[in-house]
Amino acid sequence: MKPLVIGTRDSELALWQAKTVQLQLKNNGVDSVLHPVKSSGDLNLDVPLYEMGITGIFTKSLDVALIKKEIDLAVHSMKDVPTQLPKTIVQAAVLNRANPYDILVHKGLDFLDGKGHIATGSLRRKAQWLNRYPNHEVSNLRGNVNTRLKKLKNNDWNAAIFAAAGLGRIQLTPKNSQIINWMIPAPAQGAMLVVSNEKNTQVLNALKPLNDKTTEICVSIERSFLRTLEGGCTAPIGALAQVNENDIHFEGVLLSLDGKQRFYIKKKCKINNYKGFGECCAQEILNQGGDKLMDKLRQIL
Ligand SMILES: NCc1[nH]cc(CCC(=O)O)c1CC(=O)O
Repeated sequence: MKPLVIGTRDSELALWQAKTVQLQLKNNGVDSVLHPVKSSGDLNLDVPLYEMGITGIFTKSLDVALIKKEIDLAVHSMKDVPTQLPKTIVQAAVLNRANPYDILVHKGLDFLDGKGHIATGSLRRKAQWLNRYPNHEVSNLRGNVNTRLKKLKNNDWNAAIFAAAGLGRIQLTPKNSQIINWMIPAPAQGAMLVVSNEKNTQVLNALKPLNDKTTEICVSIERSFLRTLEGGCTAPIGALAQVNENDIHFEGVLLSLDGKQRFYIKKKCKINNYKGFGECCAQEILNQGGDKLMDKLRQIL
């Protein structure tokens, strides 16, 4: 078999993730090379992007490269992947999940009890923070992990929020940080997804051993919860499923942008019954009044 071509974005975190997949393939006797692509750029395809169902801003370029057969597989942070994959692209493996939680990088924690000013670009993190600390201010913070750490240093914010897995993977977790154990993470946060072409059975077979069944089940519940609620918009939604012996413990949340409204669910089911569980949890959120909030969010976002 010719070395497989692994498509990846070119940030430090994305490259680390792609190299992890490369190493796991290597351990199974499969050779590969990395093919980093810039996130935006020239996306010319014979068919319009929307006709292929290509939507995600982080995943677009790699979707196109896969469809053009420039790469054999692509590695993504699973939380960046839209719940609906493009036509002909399939989930090939979900890797064993790292820490799923968010982490607060701070300059001392005294601000928690008083006036505070934190930074995040995520609607989900902002809404949950404001729900808990209504008197705090939240500023927008964008860019890759390295950029955001630098911006935190150069501003007078008290803290910023990151994915623990993202910082941990590239060994950038600062000493002055703590896991935010009350904040419900993004669906699939901390998990890596490998996708490929549905017809490429050779590649799909090579990737099968990389799949972690427990992670696959947990993130599928979280993404079903998200898909049932969202209807194509990026609302402040958190979801986390965790396995404990034969049970799956699920927590999900939907908030208004200002954090004032919060719909929450905590529920468990047997692993064997996980099909439909995420949808069922989402339905309960909608029934609590989350449906009206989702209508409102769809008009704003
Ligand atoms: N939104 C960007 C992004 N996509 C995946 C990660 C981290 C790794 C992960 O969550 O799996 C990050 C950085 C962050 O949220 O701080």
